[in-house]
Amino acid sequence: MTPAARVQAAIEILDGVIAAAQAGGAPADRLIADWFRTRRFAGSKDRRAVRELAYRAIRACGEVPASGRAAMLRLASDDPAVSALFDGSAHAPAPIGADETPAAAGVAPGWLEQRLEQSGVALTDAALLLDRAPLDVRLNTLRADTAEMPEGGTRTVATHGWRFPADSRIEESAAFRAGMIEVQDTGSQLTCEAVAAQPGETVVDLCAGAGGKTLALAAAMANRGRLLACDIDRARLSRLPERATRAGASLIETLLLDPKREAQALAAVEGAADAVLVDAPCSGTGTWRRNPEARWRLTPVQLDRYAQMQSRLLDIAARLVRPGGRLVFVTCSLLDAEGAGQAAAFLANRGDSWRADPPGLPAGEPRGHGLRLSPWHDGTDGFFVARFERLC
Ligand SMILES: C[S@@+](CC[C@H](N)C(=O)[O-])C[C@H]1O[C@@H](n2cnc3c(N)ncnc32)[C@H](O)[C@@H]1O
Repeated sequence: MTPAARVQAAIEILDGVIAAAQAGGAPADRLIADWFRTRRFAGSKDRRAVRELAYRAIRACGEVPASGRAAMLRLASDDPAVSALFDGSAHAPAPIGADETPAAAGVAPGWLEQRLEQSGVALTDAALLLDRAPLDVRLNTLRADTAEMPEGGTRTVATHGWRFPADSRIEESAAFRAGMIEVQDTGSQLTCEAVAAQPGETVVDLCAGAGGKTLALAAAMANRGRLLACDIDRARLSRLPERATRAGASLIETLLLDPKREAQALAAVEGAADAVLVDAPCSGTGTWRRNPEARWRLTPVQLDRYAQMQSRLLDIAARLVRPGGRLVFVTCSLLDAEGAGQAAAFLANRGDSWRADPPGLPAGEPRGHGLRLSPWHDGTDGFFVARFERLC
């Protein structure tokens, strides 16, 4: 493909990304893979270049663009080399018309920028949410105390964390193949450390998904005790046993929950858990480095729904914790509605029976009763984490 044809290909892909973002369709990565599946003429260099152009355009636009071309025009107005490729040659985008308007620049749609600012996030900082994330891994102590780390890594502040450049091919390394390392963002590793899970304890991971955090908890527990991984999503949870086997995590029990009937399924651990992790569903504003088009998907109504879900999950989790035990609430969000606001409401609703128990992590900034991790302060994805102790 010529460089100009690559720009046109990225424009077509962006049309699909915009439509999917508005209709709750597939993520950008899938749409890009699908586009190339039916265009066998494109080589690996073409794929890389088109993907890079599409993502650069997504990152450049704050509001949802009117079209893929408008999104690419935004990139072109910031980058003369891209602008020059609107040359009208075969398979290239048509020359830029004098009356054409590029999509608006910015960090996110206006309403969301406002919510970020109201949550104490300066937009100059929030712009770092649109950088590319490095590749972080966690040394899996269930498989090895040390591993032959691939070249180019440096230690992070997480106890078993290493960081590699974004394009590192970690999956091809011997350490990865042997299950000695797990890909996991440093922020995510730190939220697991906030649980302070100990060997022999009973720990519930209420929103385990495919088990990214469950595996870190299993390692902290050295495979001793009880670790219950729950979720309502059968497909996600069903990926956990295979991952656990690879990681040598033998203590994990999975429990598929019926939405709205979670408490019944968890009755056996009511008041018995030493620790419960609630890694709640959220807007994902802290993970835009990985899914920049997610900021075009979110609506105020969805944000309210997430907040309601989080509050409900906190209620369910609180019943499981034994007196003296701990509850850790995590979201990958930078919005107070899904962080400090939830933590404040949790404590306000419970009188003197719970207290905030700051997790004392080696990173993060205090935010209300919890901590905020962010790309600008910690070089991690954005997270809110709060720990509560049940007093009676
Ligand atoms: C942020 S994700 C969890 C990610 C996972 N902990 C990890 O580290 O990979 C939130 C999860 O909460 C689950 N979830 C949503 N509602 C739930 C409910 N009522 N009970 C339990 N899990 C729920 C979702 O299916 C989703 O997998």
